[in-house]
Order: sequence, then C-alpha cells, then structure tokens
Amino acid sequence: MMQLTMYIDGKWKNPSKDNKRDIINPANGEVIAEAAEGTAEDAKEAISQAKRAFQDGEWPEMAPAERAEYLYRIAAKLDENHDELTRLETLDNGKTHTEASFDVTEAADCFRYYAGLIRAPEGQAVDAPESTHTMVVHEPVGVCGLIVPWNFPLLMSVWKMAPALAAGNTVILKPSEITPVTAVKLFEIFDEAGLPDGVANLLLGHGAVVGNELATSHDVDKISFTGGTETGRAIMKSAAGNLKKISLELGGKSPNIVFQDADLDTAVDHALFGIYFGAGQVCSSGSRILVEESIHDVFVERFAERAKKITVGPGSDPASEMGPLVSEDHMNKVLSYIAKGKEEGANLVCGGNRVQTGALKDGYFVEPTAFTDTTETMRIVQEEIFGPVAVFQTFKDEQDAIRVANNTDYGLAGSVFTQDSAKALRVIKKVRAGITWVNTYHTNFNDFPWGGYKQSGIGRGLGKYGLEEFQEVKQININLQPEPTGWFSE
Ligand SMILES: NC(=O)c1ccc[n+]([C@@H]2O[C@H](COP(=O)([O-])OP(=O)(O)OC[C@H]3O[C@@H](n4cnc5c(N)ncnc54)[C@H](O)[C@@H]3O)[C@@H](O)[C@H]2O)c1
Ligand SMILES: C[N+](C)(C)CC=O
Repeated sequence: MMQLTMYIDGKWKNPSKDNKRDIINPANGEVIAEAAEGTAEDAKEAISQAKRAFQDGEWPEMAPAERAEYLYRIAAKLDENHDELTRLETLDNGKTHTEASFDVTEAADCFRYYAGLIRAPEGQAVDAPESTHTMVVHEPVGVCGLIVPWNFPLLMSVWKMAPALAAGNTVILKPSEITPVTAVKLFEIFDEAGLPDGVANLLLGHGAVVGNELATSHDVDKISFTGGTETGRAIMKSAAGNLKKISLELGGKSPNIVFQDADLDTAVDHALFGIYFGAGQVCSSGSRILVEESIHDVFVERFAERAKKITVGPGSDPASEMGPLVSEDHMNKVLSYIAKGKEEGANLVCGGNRVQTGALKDGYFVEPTAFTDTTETMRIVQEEIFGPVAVFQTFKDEQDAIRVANNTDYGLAGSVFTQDSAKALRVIKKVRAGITWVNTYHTNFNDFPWGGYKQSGIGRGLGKYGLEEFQEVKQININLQPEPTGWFSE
C-alpha cells in the first residue's frame, strides 16, 4: 500500500503526531494508501521554511529564464510520468481514464505556458513630469498558501503551483485530504527537478487544521483557494488578520441556455457533456438547463433517452463513460439532494438511484439524473449539488432567459445555444458569469482567465491574469536631476 508523507524544505517528512488517514478508491471502497495527517505544528514548520526560502533563498532573485528552465523540466517529467499519473488520479478520484489523461496533459501544458509567460515580462518605463523617470515592475508576493479541492486534484494544484513558482514565490500546497495521491507524485517530480529547498512544500491533512493554519498565519502573504463557497467565506475571514491577498475560485450553479432555434442534436449532446462530465463534480457544470418553452418536451425526451444510455463504471475500465462520486459521504449528499428534489415536487425524468449492480456494488456510483417541473426557489435549483443531477428550467423569451439564468447567488459559468449569432452575443454578455460559451460547453485553455462573478469567487486563475494574482506591482520613481525640493524654507 502507498504511504504518503509531506514534503517540507526539500525533505519527505512524517507528521509530528502519528496520525494517518485511509485513502479510498471510490470505485470499490478499497483502501489504496495511507496518508499522513499533518498538524498545526507541521503547517507552522512549512510556513517558516517557505518564509526562509523567500527571504534568504535564490528563487525570488533568480532570472526568470532560469526559473522557466525548472518549469520546463517539471513539464517534461509530467509527460514522462503521464500514464502513472493518469492511473493514480483515476484510482484516487474515480474519474475516467480519458478525463484523468486529459488533466495530466493540461497540467504539463500549464507549466510550459507559465515558463513562456514569465520570460515575456510586463512592465513600464516612462518619462514622467518633473525630470522623473518611472518604472513599473512586478515582484513576487511572498509565501503563498495554495489550497485545492478533490475534483481535479492534480490539475487544480498545477493551476496554482505553475504561476506561483513562475512569479518567484515560495509555496505551500494543501491538497484535499481525500485525494492527496497525485500531489505527492507531483512533489516527487519537483524533487527530481531539483527545486531549491523550501521553495515548494507539501502539507497533507485536514482543512480545518493545516488549511486553517495557512489562512490564519501572519507569515503567509497570499492564499489562493479553490473549493466550496462556504469554505471560501471562512478562509476570507481567517485571512483578514494580516490582510493577506486572496484569490477564491468557488462553486457554481451554471445555466446552459437553449433557444428554440438551436441545433437540437448538438445542444442535447453538449447539455449531457455539460452536466455529466466528471459525474457532475465540476465547478463549471451546466447543472441548470434552461430550455425555451416551445422545445422543452422534445429536448427533455432526447436528453433523458441519451442519459439513460451513459455507461457508468470504474474509471479504470475503458468502457466507462462516467465514474463514481469521490466518496461515500459525497454520494450520500448527492442522493439526499435527489430525495429533496422529489420532496420539493420536481419530476424525476431519469436516474435518481445509486448503482450497485455486479462489480459496482461497493463503489459510490449514482445514475445520470434529471428533474423537470422545477421552480426557481427550489433548493435543487439554487444550491450546488456537485453530482450528476441536472435541473431543467423553462423560459419564454430572451429577457426571461437572462433573468432566470442570473437568478442564483453564483456566477461561475454559462452557455447559450442558438443559431442566431447576434442573439447569442446579446445574451451571453448579460449572463453574470466569468466563463461563458456559445454553442459549446466546458471548452477551456490555459491561456485564458478562469474565475467567477458574484459568490463564485474573487480573482482569476490562468492566462496572464493568473500570473498577476501571484505578483505585486511596484512603481519606482527616479529623479534624473537630484537637487533640493525647496518645499520648506531652509
Ligand atoms: N471555481 C473553480 O475553479 C472550482 C474548481 C474546482 C472545485 N471548485 C469547488 O470546490 C468544491 C468541491 O471541492 P471540496 O469539497 O474539496 O471543497 P472544500 O471547500 O470542502 O475543500 C477545498 C479545500 O479546502 C480545504 N479546507 C476545508 N476547510 C478549510 C478551512 N476552514 N480552512 C482552510 N482550508 C480548508 C479542504 O481541506 C480542501 O483542501 C465545489 O464547491 C466546487 O464548485 C471550484
Ligand atoms: C476548472 N476545472 C473545470 C478544471 C475544474 C472545476 O471544477
């Protein structure tokens, strides 16, 4: 069985107390690893080493081109370990082999993207009034705590590690306590790539213990968090002590709007992908499908017909199209939302049950599920279920579609399906969300910003915006004609 330990100041480290957590394969309930459960003391040690490496170490001072070489080396090692990382991600998170393989490819690309970006620095050098020459430069923020969730364990870690390291920060990564396996593998890669001691540190353990220490510590300059909105709120409060900088990438309840003039087969296909990709455990899932009244029944019929054919199974089986939910607790939460939907009076058009047939009997599988006849105030319409549960809503016209789409506290993603390009643009511009699509769903690139409006977050990951989240901006004013100001009499 794998034994997972922390990595602090360039050394593998057991926790200060001998606490361990079983790591479970959600496809069959078997224990695949034992992970160290770090303590607040371990977190303090990681913070102090990261602070030392920032203040006294070579990393922040290193030429960007040299830092970029480390990032390219890491990307190459991610490629070399592609198959092993894919296997481990499937084992730990449950996602299908195809999904996990995509994540590993994207992770390597993300390191390459930021290696390239840091070599193309943005700044200004201008002649300002009064014989002053002014420069605007970017500098690293300092010690960064990076806290990530379980749904894309490797990729979400890399979305933060790559820009934070490129910018010259020192970092402490805290993966989800239930999916730490690929983070440990990532640190093996950092070790092989020869990152200087203390630059990248790995803390394992519970959010309320080690995560909270990162959020609270006055020696941490920045927290970049991805996870649930309630956790984000708690972190924002903890981070207030030293007014540390924060980026929050949070939950969603994203609208997928289908007009009557959309190509029906395309829209149905993307709606299925929008909600059932990753078994619905994707922050940007198209979990609310808004269909224009005139095509609602035919759309739902085709959607449900195809949803029932989705092959649910272990991610390791190439035939599986949708894997299990990540844990028994999470499966029970999703099943309780399905029960709530029925109680609230919504109509179940497909799915609704745990799948326990044959080899799936001990796994945490749930059928692709969908509800119609919902109202805007139902909990299944307003709250993030984070599972394979679609809720259908209807709208009368363009204005109504925009109103319904925006009627939640979230604002992460949204999509519009129509063959009228002017209407598509009018509507998508009014959707209050940070990531939007027209006639597609879930398309994403490392080059462009990722983040939410409203209670879906603060700040942006990826692209040049993702680098800026890990940089301070400084102005340097140089007096070209040094002489007394004459402001006060002598
Ligand atoms: N917007 C995005 O880009 C994005 C991406 C992925 C996931 N998510 C969101 O993540 C959620 C699912 O992931 P989850 O269940 O792991 O989220 P979560 O909020 O429970 O946990 C996320 C991380 O925060 C840590 N944590 C928990 N309590 C903490 C505390 N008090 N202080 C510091 N750290 C703490 C956890 O240990 C974990 O590492 C969903 O809401 C999903 O929408 C958002
Ligand atoms: C950002 N993404 C889509 C990779 C993961 C969100 O849950």
